[in-house]
Amino acid sequence: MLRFAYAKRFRRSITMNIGFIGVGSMGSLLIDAFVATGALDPSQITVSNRTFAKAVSLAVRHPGLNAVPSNAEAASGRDIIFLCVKPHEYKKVIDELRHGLQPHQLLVSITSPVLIKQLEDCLPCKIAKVIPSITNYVHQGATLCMFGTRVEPTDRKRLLDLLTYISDPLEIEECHTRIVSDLSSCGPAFIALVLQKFIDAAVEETGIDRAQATAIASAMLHGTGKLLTEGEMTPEQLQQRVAVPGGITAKALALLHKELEGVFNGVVRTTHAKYEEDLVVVHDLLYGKEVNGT
Ligand SMILES: NC(=O)C1=CN([C@@H]2O[C@H](COP(=O)(O)OP(=O)(O)OC[C@H]3O[C@@H](n4cnc5c(N)ncnc54)[C@H](OP(=O)(O)O)[C@@H]3O)[C@@H](O)[C@H]2O)C=CC1
Ligand SMILES: O=C(O)[C@@H]1CCC=N1
Repeated sequence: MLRFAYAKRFRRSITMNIGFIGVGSMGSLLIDAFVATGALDPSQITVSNRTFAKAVSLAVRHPGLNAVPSNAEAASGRDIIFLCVKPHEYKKVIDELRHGLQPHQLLVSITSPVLIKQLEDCLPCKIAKVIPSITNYVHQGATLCMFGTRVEPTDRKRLLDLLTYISDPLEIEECHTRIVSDLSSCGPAFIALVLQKFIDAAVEETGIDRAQATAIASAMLHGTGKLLTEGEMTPEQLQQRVAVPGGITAKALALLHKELEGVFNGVVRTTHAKYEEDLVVVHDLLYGKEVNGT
């Protein structure tokens, strides 16, 4: 189902002009990461945002970056345009862009419920879908990559080269977007919640200082992540190594096994149900709501 498309081996400057439409949490994070890694110079980046002040403050943070007031201007003449708005905001942006985009341009959508085929129906350019992760901010984790029918091998390579600076690009099939996004992109929030609950309990049960407990737990999570990746341990092996037979961890693991039974099945069902709702909303926005089954 999945294959790692690229290793971090192409370290050279990228000569392209990139537009970003929407510089909220993810749009700004991608820009910060591309600039911090040297993938892009700020002068290669043009941004627009509904609330223009947000685009301006990004230009202040990255001198040379160009903030423009219209989405059409952010897209005009760019080699790659990252569309970083929420699914229900796509229709408005697409309507602004559809007449200006050129066939050679590559539009990269970063949201799961807007399908590549829908974007190809609405826009004349090449389309890719890339689902980032907050972990890309520290140049870790995957970016999930899917390519539309008009994307040429050279476009694919250019985009993967760019993403390699901040992530491990992972090519997936669009039908697997939701579950892979759950693991890669929603996952950091899920694991952070589990950690928060652990810290809350430590503070409540023992009175340990919260800041100290948070620092210790966060360092533990960092090391655990390394063991599971660079240390090549599976989650099961890691538990076995920690849980001394007859010891303390084994007792608590037994409790966790019982209490967490089915919890993550519920998580996956919840994300998938919301995704199905979003698919309908996006479809109705882009094509109009069906009336009387027509
Ligand atoms: N957050 C995450 O970890 C991840 C998010 N994503 C996807 O990224 C997308 C964006 O998420 P996120 O960045 O978190 O959301 P945010 O709400 O933080 O950012 C969305 C941005 O889009 C701007 N915007 C809305 N409408 C328009 C418009 N018509 N023209 C220009 N700009 C517009 C908003 O402007 P304004 O300042 O006016 O609100 C806002 O800055 C979502 O679809 C999400 O699914 C994917 C992977 C991970
Ligand atoms: O919460 C969301 O909708 C997005 C999708 C992946 C991460 N955040």
